[in-house]
Amino acid sequence: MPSIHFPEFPADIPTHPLLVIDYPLLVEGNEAEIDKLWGAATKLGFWYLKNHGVDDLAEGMFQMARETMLLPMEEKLRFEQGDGGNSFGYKAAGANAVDATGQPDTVEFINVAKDDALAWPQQARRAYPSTVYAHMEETVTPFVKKSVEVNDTILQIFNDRLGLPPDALKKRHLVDEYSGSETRVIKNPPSPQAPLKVAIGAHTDFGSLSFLHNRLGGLQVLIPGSEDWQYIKPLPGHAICNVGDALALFSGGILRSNLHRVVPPPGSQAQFERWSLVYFTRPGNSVQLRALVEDSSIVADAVARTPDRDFETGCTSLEWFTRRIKNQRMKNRTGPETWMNSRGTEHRAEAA
Ligand SMILES: O=C(O)CCC(=O)C(=O)O
Ligand SMILES: [Fe+2]
Repeated sequence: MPSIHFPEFPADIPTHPLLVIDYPLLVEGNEAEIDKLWGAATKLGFWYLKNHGVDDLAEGMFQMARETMLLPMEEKLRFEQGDGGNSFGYKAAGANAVDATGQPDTVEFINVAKDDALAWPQQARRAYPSTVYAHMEETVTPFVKKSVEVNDTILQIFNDRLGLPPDALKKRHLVDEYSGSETRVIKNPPSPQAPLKVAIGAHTDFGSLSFLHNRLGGLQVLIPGSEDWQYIKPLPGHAICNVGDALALFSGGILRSNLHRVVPPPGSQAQFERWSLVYFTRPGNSVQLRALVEDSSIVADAVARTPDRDFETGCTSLEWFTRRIKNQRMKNRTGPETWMNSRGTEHRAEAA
């Protein structure tokens, strides 16, 4: 949050380094920077992005969310996302499970659909609290537009590196097609005491690309090939970007949708509210989630090399997204199988 000073990420806590990608160099088509991005996206699926130009809008989004979270609970619940697998709207703390045993999450969200931010002053998908509308024109719509631009630039780079026809990923992410794309602001209350409560359980992201703005620690990634969770340290002016399930599927596993989770911030940061902001780019609702083997020999070869993995989901982006959201909801929980039904491309029963 802009006006609050919190302690630095503790120096003695191990963190996982990420490659730093310079956004203007990507826009220029700088080959060395594109190589670096490709390495990050295929090995871990996470990287830092600097000079992306949305920091001021990100602060405005935190302000919008602070006003939203201060509304009376009764008012916020009028805009609750519900139990049917919709994500847009408000999510109360404890509404989702964080693991197979059904421990509740500790975070509140406000999720605004890309379709509503771009349709403003019309309503496209649903209604939101007055605090969202109060900031729509100045902040939410410009933030969504800028985030779409950044993620579309990265998608086009992946399209070319995957040897896909020029419009293959573009036509699967048309700005005019309704999709699950949304922006989310997350609030986690201070959590100074043990036991450590997982704020957001281990998951892969549902869509294609996530563009995340963190101030306090708490985000952890599961290091590939190990059982080790490591913190990603927030760096001022640097967004954290990651690949989601849809790109992992389209690319036949070349792009990595890595497991991650949110735990309370480390050390004395735990005494502060943790706020984070994400823009999620997801494919259009009608898009089939499967490896694009007919479109690229690079993807076809990758699929042939990994016969143990299944890239044919048999479902659309909307179906994938709905299944995952719905089965995270505590109200829909019947047992550990509900959690398993909420899993994405990297399902691992033991990861929590
Ligand atoms: O708050 C964070 O650092 C990450 C949030 C996240 O992973 C998500 O909302 O999918
Ligand atoms: Fe995530």
